[in-house]
Amino acid sequence: MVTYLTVQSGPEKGKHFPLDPERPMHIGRGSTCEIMLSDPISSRFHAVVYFEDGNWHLRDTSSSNGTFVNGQKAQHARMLDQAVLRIGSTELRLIEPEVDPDSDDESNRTVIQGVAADREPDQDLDPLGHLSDTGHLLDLYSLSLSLLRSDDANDVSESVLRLLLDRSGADAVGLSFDSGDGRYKPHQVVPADLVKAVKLSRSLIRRVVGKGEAIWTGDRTRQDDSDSDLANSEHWSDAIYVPLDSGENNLGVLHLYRREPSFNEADFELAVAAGRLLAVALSRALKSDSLKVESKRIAQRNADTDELIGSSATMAKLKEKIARVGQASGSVLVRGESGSGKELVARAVYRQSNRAMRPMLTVNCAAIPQSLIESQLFGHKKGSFTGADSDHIGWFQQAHTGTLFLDEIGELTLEGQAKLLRILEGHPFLPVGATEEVLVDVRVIAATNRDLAEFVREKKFREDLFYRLSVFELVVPPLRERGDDIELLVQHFLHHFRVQHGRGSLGLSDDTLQRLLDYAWPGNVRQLRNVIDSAVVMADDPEIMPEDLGLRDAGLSRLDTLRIDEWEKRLIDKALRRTSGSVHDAAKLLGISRATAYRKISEYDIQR
Ligand SMILES: Nc1ncnc2c1ncn2[C@@H]1O[C@H](COP(=O)(O)OP(=O)(O)OP(=O)(O)O)[C@@H](O)[C@H]1O
Repeated sequence: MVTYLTVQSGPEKGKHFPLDPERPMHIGRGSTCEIMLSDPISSRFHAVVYFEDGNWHLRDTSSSNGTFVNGQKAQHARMLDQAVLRIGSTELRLIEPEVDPDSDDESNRTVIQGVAADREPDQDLDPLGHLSDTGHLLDLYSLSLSLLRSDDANDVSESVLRLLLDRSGADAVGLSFDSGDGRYKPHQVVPADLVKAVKLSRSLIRRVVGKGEAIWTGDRTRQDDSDSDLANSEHWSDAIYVPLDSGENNLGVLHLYRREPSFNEADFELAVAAGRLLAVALSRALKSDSLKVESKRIAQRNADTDELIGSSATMAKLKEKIARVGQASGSVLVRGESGSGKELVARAVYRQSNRAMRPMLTVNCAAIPQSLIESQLFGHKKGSFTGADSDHIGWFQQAHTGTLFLDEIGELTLEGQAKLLRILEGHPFLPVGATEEVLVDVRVIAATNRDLAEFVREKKFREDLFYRLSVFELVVPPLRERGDDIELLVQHFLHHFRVQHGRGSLGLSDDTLQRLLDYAWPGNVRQLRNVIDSAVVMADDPEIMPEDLGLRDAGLSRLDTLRIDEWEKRLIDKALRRTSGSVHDAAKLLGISRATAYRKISEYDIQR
């Protein structure tokens, strides 16, 4: 049983992330994080959880929005059992395995027989290894056939439970799974009306799961208790527990109960053999289930996050350019303000390229300490610097034959830039501390929200690299310059978060929409997404009102935007005030005809 983080709220609600004390677990939006969140507040590399000196610790890795432990903002914190870690709207609770005292009534049970479940791979192929009663061979043969026919986990376990009920003399047979918190709960019991009578012994489960041992126990103290009401009884005369071991992990426990003494040896052997068959069949069924879920999740994720919404003229042009650049083979530079959608654009380029079937790795150069950037990107040999405890295969090698997305490329050190240039020119490079050069075939898509030309002037960025990278340059326009796209995005995120937060009937008032259209969105699409996300949570039915948006930033109004219509309106208004409402004089001042002035006054509904 391992320590894990369970997600209590946010987009990943219900997921469990097991923690490995041997390695740091990164949390964030980045696709390389062991604990990957889709919460928009989360940075790509937001925080790291690691085990040190017998305790779990959390360190914030310079996230933009901070990390909270038990409600307190924390750079570093020791996390005890049940500690709650919050990133944006995502809350994760640390669950340590329970070390409980033997709380059940095993004192009067005696172990009649125990068999170590054999974990050797070749033994797995022989699930009937210990079977002495050949009478059961035929039963197991027909069971194997029916298990082979089905990929459905429920069908598979039902067949095994029914066979055991028929052939072993058991009065009840059940199957239990770890319910996610280290406790085993009955999942299926036959006959179903005995489900309440099945009480799992925690100490036996611990022994069976921990040691991989099948156990047959008996409580001979109740031998004479023939009048007991079985459905209400918590005591069984005999019980058999069989671990379902897939070879990699425990899938569950099979348990058989008998009212009267007693099982015989053949029953026990049948249960062990059936358990082995069930483990193989279940692991196959679960793999096929998880593949289905994963492909659904990927399809869903792409639908949710990879679609570039926008039909404004600037976005239409950008999409056209993406299609052309995607087909080409050179490196690409994506420029744009923070949160404007550069990563989404990079993904669109990748999807349209002929490398779409290979991986795209994403590295945020700003999230890696400057001193480690080079070794992370290009790899290092064990011992090449303090802290290099093992060889590291760099990101470039990992992305070989695929695509590497280098976000915030402006943060790359000058040494790193020199190596990157060599790679882009098709030369091999030397990992840190290595003696042999490595040649890779990687398409680089870089992104920045900095003015790289200015960096070049300041000698912070190599000019030759700048020109090499910007052969194909894609500029993502800020949201405030995308006209009607704001409304499209509002509707898109509203739909998305209504579904996510289960608020299907929530509407948007006209005033709220106007406020959203008027706002200048300094944080671009990311800010808009976050605003709608929290408004959907905060609003009272039936409509989101302007105050639910939490846009208190008064300095950033539509008058700070670059929208021509806003400026026209403002200028006409000013001219009219200067000419005390005379349209004739105002038109002269503005250098437009009187007819145009009248048309615009009426169009913009300007008071004279
Ligand atoms: N055109 C769009 N359509 C739909 N969603 C978008 C669009 N543009 C951006 N987003 C969403 O806005 C958020 C920010 O986008 P993204 O991470 O691509 O921005 P960025 O420019 O790379 O940000 P940063 O500068 O911080 O790296 C993401 O949740 C993304 O899915």
